[in-house]
Amino acid sequence: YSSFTSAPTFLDSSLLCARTLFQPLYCGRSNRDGLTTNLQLEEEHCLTAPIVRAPSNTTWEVRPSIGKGLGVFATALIKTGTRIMVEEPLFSINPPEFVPGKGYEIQAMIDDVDVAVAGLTAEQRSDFHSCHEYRLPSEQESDEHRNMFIFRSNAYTLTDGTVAMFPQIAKINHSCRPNAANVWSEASGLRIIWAARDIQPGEEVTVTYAPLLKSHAGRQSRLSQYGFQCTCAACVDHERTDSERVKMGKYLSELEDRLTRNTSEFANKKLLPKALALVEMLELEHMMDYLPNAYHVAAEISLRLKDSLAASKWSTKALTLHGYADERSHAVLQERLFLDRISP
Ligand SMILES: C[S@@+](CC[C@H](N)C(=O)[O-])C[C@H]1O[C@@H](n2cnc3c(N)ncnc32)[C@H](O)[C@@H]1O
Repeated sequence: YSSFTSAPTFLDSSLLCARTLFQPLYCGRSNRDGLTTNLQLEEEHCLTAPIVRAPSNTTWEVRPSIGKGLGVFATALIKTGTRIMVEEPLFSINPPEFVPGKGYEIQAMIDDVDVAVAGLTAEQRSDFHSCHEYRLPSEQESDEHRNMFIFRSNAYTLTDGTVAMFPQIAKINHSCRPNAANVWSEASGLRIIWAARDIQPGEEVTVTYAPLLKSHAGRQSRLSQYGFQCTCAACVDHERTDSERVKMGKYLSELEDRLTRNTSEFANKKLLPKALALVEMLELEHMMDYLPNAYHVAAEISLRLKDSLAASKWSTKALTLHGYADERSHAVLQERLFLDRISP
């Protein structure tokens, strides 16, 4: 294991961490969480859903961000729900097995990344080399593994376990109170960044690199592998925000866990206020990486309580957020199937 195996993973869209109940199932793939799906609807949906496109007019630019290297800034008002960037992987690799407490056996990855970079066009290679390269203090002198250092500082783990580079999206800095959501759509083979709230002209666009429903200390330890400590408003105010974040995380995992089993009416009546409180807390923070799941949880509990009107309202909200990312995604399809179940 090389010295940087202890700096473990890759940029980690919190969406993937959040999505435990509502595992994405995508068109053309097998049903991985055992739910019954309507294959005919799935196929029809694939044929009719619009293809996700990159925004035609560019509403952002890359420029220096004080204390953070480069960053992405809005050049015009970007309204909530607008797709800001849509990018396909420049390349991806299959990482070796992750060994808990140690990390990845890095030598195999170094070779794979070097081979992948060598296979790029000159323009693509220059895009790759334009990305930030963080090195641990012990790695300062080594120039041999430059491609791997860049890869480690920018790549994302995808839902199939491969790790991929998105050089444009890699210019977006982190915030623990991000204004943009970050979604990988397996259905479209695209990573999509969309505005979680209105972003003003001149404002920096941010996503999260770490799960957000953790305490400040938990988030910082995750971020240290990228060589920085976050100083966003949520971090500065962490004594106040920590308890909320931890509470949201606890509620979400408890609710998702309960909904994997049958629940009595009595239990559902106790779960509903928690689900509504969770939705309210997430909405206040514009936490779009988690809100679709929370909406879906509220819909599921409402349905179990036979309140189909409320179930439909929450499910429609989840559908809207999933649709902002990608109309073709399996998340959209799943939510449509849920709505169909309520009102066939
Ligand atoms: C994926 S890159 C983001 C773009 C990068 N700033 C650049 O110049 O290309 C990740 C690196 O950006 C910097 N970074 C990202 N978010 C930051 C933040 N909130 N505060 C300070 N540095 C940050 C860190 O150096 C981190 O290793």
